[in-house]
Amino acid sequence: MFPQRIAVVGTGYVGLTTGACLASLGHDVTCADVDEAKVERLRHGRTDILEPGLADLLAGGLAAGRLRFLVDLAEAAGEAEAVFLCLPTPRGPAGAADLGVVESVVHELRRVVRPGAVLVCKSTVPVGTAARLTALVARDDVAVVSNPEFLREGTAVADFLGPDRIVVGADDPDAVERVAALYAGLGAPVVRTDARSAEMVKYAANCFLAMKLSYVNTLGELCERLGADLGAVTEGMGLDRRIGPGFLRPGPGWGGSCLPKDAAAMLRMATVADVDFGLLRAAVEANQRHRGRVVAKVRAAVGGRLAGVRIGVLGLAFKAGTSDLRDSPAIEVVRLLGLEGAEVVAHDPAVSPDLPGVVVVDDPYLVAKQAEAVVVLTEWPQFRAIDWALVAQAMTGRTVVDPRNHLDPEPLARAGLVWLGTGCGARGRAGCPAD
Ligand SMILES: NC(=O)c1ccc[n+]([C@@H]2O[C@H](COP(=O)([O-])OP(=O)(O)OC[C@H]3O[C@@H](n4cnc5c(N)ncnc54)[C@H](O)[C@@H]3O)[C@@H](O)[C@H]2O)c1
Ligand SMILES: O=c1ccn([C@@H]2O[C@H](COP(=O)(O)OP(=O)(O)O[C@H]3O[C@H](CO)[C@@H](O)[C@H](O)[C@H]3O)[C@@H](O)[C@H]2O)c(=O)[nH]1
Repeated sequence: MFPQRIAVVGTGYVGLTTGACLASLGHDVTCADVDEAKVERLRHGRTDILEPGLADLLAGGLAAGRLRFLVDLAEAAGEAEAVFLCLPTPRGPAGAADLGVVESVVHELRRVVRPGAVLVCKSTVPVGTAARLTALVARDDVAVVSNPEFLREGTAVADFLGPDRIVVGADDPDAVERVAALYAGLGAPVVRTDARSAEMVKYAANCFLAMKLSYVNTLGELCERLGADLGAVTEGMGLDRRIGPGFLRPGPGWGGSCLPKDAAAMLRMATVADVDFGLLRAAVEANQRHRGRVVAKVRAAVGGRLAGVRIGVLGLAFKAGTSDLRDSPAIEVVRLLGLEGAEVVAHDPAVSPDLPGVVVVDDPYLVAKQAEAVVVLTEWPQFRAIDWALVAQAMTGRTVVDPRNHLDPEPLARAGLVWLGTGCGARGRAGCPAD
């Protein structure tokens, strides 16, 4: 049973982490990807993905001969006892997850996988997908198992090797046990269930987290109007074990490659099932409003008009610890600022994208130069170490908008700057758009 020959299809955040971590557990892993240049880099131990520990696992797996990279799907999967599908499932028409890549790969795999193989779906897919894939494979000797992945970007390796839980779902109990056994040694609780329930766990968890964040960001709005301090409020809430302290930090809305698309897919599933998921829809709408609220604060800070006004932006990634820009709230805020005619100068420590109409610089102090306001959109630790006196000298305005409440307001105040967080409450309401 252990170790096993494993194939992993797709070497993005999930696939590469899965492949490298399963190899580190002792399995014999072959990864396949259509991106030839990526496969070539991975063969040489190089990855563009910023994930602590991943490069070391990659090097270790390659050196031990337990990790290989190929373009040829048939060659990679032909001998494998388990084939992990780690393929993109982007937002498709009407918000539904687009299963095109998953289905085309499974269509190809049906001809090449060995008898007794199990196809393990790690991609986030709508409820009922395992059943669809089983029909597509149309082989009695091949099982399809749902095994959703819960890793976060920036902590992918630690999350994979130390998960809160492993969820394995299939209608064939033997296939469930075979997949659960691959993770033996991690010591995580395993939820064994049917495929539909496993598929639903993934959406249920992500959408719950999204709703928690929209709740917090809306509380921030309310605290600003009522003069309460959101930091104290979330501390007081988080100590209640039924609520927990995680996912209570405010921000410019939630983003990333998963939460927004998974919320859209869940809403689509609900619509098709004729269930009114107004709660989730409201969370999505609030999220768009919260991105706009950041722009409103910046607009208010510069006197009500953004046209021709220079705004410095610190942070573009959707959160700290990653260079991923997919569905980044920072990118959306920058876009909205640009729509109103602001001249945006931006910096991110991990990524320097080409953004239309935006000057991207490689030095955080350059964003302050002649800026009427600075806005901090990603919670990079290095932004807390900025010399705010230097920033104040370079800026023409005084306000630093900090929707994540990431900065320590004291050094800013000493430099003569006005710090504007979320739910500022007792720390001062000056500058909030409502005032
Ligand atoms: N990124 C995350 O944090 C995360 C976490 C949990 C679950 N998920 C889910 O996992 C899935 C993959 O997400 P990701 O972020 O790793 O995606 P990604 O875009 O980083 O990687 C996908 C990989 O698949 C490859 N690929 C595309 N078509 C292919 C094909 N026909 N054959 C072989 N390879 C192909 C791409 O070249 C790419 O390397 C999605 O369903 C996502 O929702 C993502
Ligand atoms: O207290 C918090 C926590 C997060 N965020 C924001 O929420 C978004 C998502 O953050 P996070 O969940 O850490 O990022 P992901 O790496 O996208 O991970 C989520 O999406 C993955 C893909 O499905 C899942 O596997 C993970 O369990 C789930 O946390 C980002 O914009 C964060 O800035 C906040 O604003 N406040």
